[in-house]
Amino acid sequence: MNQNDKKRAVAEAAIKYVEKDAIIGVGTGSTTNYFIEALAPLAEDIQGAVSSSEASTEKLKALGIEVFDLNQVASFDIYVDGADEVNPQKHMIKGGGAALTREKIVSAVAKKFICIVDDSKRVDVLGKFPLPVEVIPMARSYVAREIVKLGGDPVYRQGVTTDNGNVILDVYNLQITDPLALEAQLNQITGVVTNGIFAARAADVVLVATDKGVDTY
Ligand SMILES: O=C[C@H](O)[C@H](O)[C@H](O)COP(=O)(O)O
Repeated sequence: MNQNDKKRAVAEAAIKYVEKDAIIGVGTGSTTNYFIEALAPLAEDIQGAVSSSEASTEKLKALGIEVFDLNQVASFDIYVDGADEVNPQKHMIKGGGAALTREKIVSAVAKKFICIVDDSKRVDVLGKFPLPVEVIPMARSYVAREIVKLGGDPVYRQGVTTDNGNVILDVYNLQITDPLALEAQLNQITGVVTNGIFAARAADVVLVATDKGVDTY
């Protein structure tokens, strides 16, 4: 099975968590795009969605799925999203597509985070994938210097502006042995909007597509 087949398989496997009349939290990225496709036949059965990016919102609306403003939704059951890395504790690195902040906000409101990945994303220790950090533009150099003090090598993601009008620093060579602590520490740097470690809000269920099928843990 190639990687796209695996992404499609794991996205389709997540459909079993979609209940009638539910509001579905929808992430961002190529794996989530397959989930949005798989939602299409259920468009009439669900109440609608809350979305983590302009890109996903556009795709959902094109299928006739209503996208609610998160401020009008006090609670909803599931948030489905991909990840760039996921460890056995269900901590993740996210933000390869620059949607990390809205993903963190939408997933914070969800009762259950269902992470959908192919097996290339499974790791024992987070950090091989460069850690995305969303930063207020005027703080970019300051934040980069602070990250260097923590031992990371930040690289400005040229030409990318987030949906929130900010920039991304991709941080290489971080030893993420304590994801919860590093997530909090990075968020303490003035000018950081959020970082791509999802440990305080880890996944509840991880679906992993392998050559043999979809595993759940
Ligand atoms: O900002 C993007 C998101 O965090 C994505 O969920 C993540 O990058 C995984 O994307 P993909 O499914 O395309 O590998």
